[in-house]
Amino acid sequence: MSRTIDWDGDAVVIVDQCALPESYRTLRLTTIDELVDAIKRLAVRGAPALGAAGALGVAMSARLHRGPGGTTGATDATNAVAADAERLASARPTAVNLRWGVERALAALPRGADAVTAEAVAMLTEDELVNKQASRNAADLVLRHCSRRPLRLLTHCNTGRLAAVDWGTALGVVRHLHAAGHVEYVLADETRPLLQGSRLTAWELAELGVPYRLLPDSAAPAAMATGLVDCVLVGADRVAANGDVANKIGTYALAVAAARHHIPFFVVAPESTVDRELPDGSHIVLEQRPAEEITHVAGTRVAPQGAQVFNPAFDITPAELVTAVVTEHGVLHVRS
Ligand SMILES: CSC[C@H]1O[C@H](OP(=O)(O)O)[C@H](O)[C@@H]1O
Repeated sequence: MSRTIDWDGDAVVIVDQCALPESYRTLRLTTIDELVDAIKRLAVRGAPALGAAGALGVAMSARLHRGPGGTTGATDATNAVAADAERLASARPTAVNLRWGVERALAALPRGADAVTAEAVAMLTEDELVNKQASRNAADLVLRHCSRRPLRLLTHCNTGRLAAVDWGTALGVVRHLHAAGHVEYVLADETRPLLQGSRLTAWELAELGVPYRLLPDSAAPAAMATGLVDCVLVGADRVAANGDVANKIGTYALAVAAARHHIPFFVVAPESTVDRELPDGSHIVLEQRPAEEITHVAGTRVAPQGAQVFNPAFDITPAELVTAVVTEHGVLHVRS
């Protein structure tokens, strides 16, 4: 299966990202409950992949609730699909793509279940093309900003094909640059607590044959201070109208360190991640994750009973720390 998330005609099929890197397996999701659960436990994750999951979920609901001839016009069917759509859209609050994908599929509901399915499936191909272009635009910008060859790149979390339908965003930039022979190595933040970097990005880079080194998130500023980094590449879950960026927790610290060491800091995302209704990042809802993600490691308790935690899944990087936000349309925002 080349796609991270797909439609098999009746169900949503995903690569189970909770099983990687030990096991590459797919899950076939046939109900909204199964899909919502997969989103919440990050079996499917990453802003673009969540957009596809939201759209395919609405298609699955429309088919489950359709009337004779595939119609979905009956009030009870429409209400049932709308209720499923809201469950999907609210499963994770920060990535704007999830609600964007749900609403885009829902808009086709008056034309029937097959129209909803066609819209959702079309989004899968569109996602790969859009992210290939966004990452191409960003790769060109990196080559113009960074004179050293080959490049030493630092990434955070997972922004490759596992975070999208295929290809990826920030890690998609690495793919373009590596294919052109411009990558010496990638420093990949492990990205605690869910380790998307060490579990998923390392797996993707190994699959691509890209030289990489894993590092603790807290070591990234030291890597910059000792001259090991030419450029930082990250994804996004929501970009506000002024260029403020919501992304995986730890991104803000990377941006501060990159600014301190005059290292270019690029955010790569599809236009579907830009929320122009939000004037700035202060309005972005940041998902808070369960305490167990901090108090336990690999299922073993490492903190005292009753330990209190602060476990936001995302943080906000102010626009003034971002060299550029790059989408498929080009440079959305450049640091003033
Ligand atoms: C290509 S967008 C990936 C984006 O999503 C990740 O969050 P999560 O793993 O919780 O879905 C992270 O913020 C990445 O930058």
